[in-house]
Parts: sequence; C-alpha cells; structure tokens
Amino acid sequence: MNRIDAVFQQLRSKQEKAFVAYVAAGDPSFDVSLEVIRTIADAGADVIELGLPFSDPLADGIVNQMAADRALKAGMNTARSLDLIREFRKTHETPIVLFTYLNPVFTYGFESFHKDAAAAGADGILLLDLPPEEAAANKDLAKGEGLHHIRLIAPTTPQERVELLAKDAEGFIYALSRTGVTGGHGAPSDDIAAQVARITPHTQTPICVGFGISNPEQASMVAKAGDGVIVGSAIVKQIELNPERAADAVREFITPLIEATKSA
Ligand SMILES: O=P(O)(O)OC[C@@H](O)[C@@H](O)c1c[nH]c2ccccc12
Repeated sequence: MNRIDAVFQQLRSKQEKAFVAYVAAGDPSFDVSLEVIRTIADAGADVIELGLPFSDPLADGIVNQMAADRALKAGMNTARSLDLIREFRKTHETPIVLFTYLNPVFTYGFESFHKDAAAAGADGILLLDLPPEEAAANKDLAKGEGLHHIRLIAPTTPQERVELLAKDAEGFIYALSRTGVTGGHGAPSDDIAAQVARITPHTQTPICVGFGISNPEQASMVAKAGDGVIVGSAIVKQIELNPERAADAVREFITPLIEATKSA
C-alpha cells in the first residue's frame, strides 16, 4: 500500500488529523536538510512535502523563493533531491510528496523522473503547473510507479472543477486556504470550513488545508475543519533564521503545531 494511504488510514482509525510539513530539499545544504527532514519525522509529522528547488517558483512567496535559492546555491538539483529521499528512506518511513513545477521534471525527463522518484522512496507528486486536463499522460505514469498525484483546489476553483478534481483525487487533496502565493501573514480566511464542505461530498480522499498557517491557533482551527494541516513558509523561515541549528529550531517550532493539530 502507498505510504500516504497507510498513514491516513491509521489516522482515520485514531480519529486524528494529519500534520504535513513542507521544506525545500537541500536547504541550506544536503546534510542539514537531511537532518531537518529526519527531525520533522521524529517530531511526529505525518507527511513531508519536499520541494525540488527550481529557479522560477511562480506560486511561492519570498520565504520559499529564498529557500529554493539557498538550495540551488548549495548545489541541489533534481537528482540530488532524489538522493536526499534515498538517504532518508534508510532510516524513516514517513511518506514524502515531491512538490515542484513542470519545468524541472521535463528537463529531467518525465518518465524517468517518475521512475526514479518512486525508486528513491517518494510516495506522491504535486506538479503545481500541470492542469488536470493535461495530466492524463502524467497520471498514467504516476500510477504506474505507485506514486500518488496530489491535486490542489483553490477558493477560486469553480464547483464543476472541484467535483472533477475530487473524483480522481489520490492520496490527499490539497485545499488552499486562500488565493495568492505561499507564506503571507494574513490569517487563513475563516470560511475554511465552507471551503472544505465544497469538496467533502465528492470524495473519500482526505482533505488537507494549507497556505498561511503559522501558529498553533490557526493549526487547530484548520485541523477542526479538514483532515490535515499543511505548514510551509513558517517552518522554512526557521531554517533561514537559524542556519547553525536548523533541525533544533524546526523541532521546537513544529512541536506545538503538531500538538495543536492532534488535539483539535
Ligand atoms: O508556505 P505556506 O503558506 O505555509 O503554504 C504551504 C506551502 O509552503 C507548501 O505547501 C508549498 C510550497 N510551495 C508551494 C507552491 C504552491 C502551493 C503550495 C506550496
């Protein structure tokens, strides 16, 4: 069974919500990044969303842009990101969703990317700029390799499209708490429950909510509305601020977020 499905099945039986942590692969270096993702897993995160650094991350705010930049400067690329997963898999079973844009995947080779990502130990792929209408070939490949294709639903997604996306969803659905790019300070809008309610009747697939979540109160509010909480920029910021003790800083930061998610 895909590790993502196994985790959500367990969570469902415990009636617990998922905590999903995003970091950029290789930020600020290969070795520190490996320590960071091991620490995130040990702290109790249910899924790791790992960003493959890309030079033109159009949906990312400044914090994630700078993280990708640090990683690229440290020599990260797609192949090294897969090495990072391979190293992580020697010690940990936490599911990994690879987040990236279409461009680096095309550069690497679409088919070999899916094959190599699955072989390295990835469990899902989120290709930000691959619309579902154009995803047919990708989906076949992803399925072929046992990788789940994670889909985004935004507050601006029309209802017919929500239904289309929900019907074919795999692993979990990524519901954006609001429009715009990642990071940002505004609290996620309080109609998150309404957002989730737009999707729930059309799928059995768990719905996780992300964008702009940075403190335990928000995590708790979001965990009550959906099946999981996704936090990115606020974690990445800890790495930016504490390059010398990145893993410890990340652990200290996410522990209360995970507690808030689990007790929601
Ligand atoms: O950073 P935030 O606001 O906590 O949002 C999650 C996010 O970082 C992560 O899921 C992500 C990184 N890059 C993205 C681009 C688009 C959508 C989502 C993402």
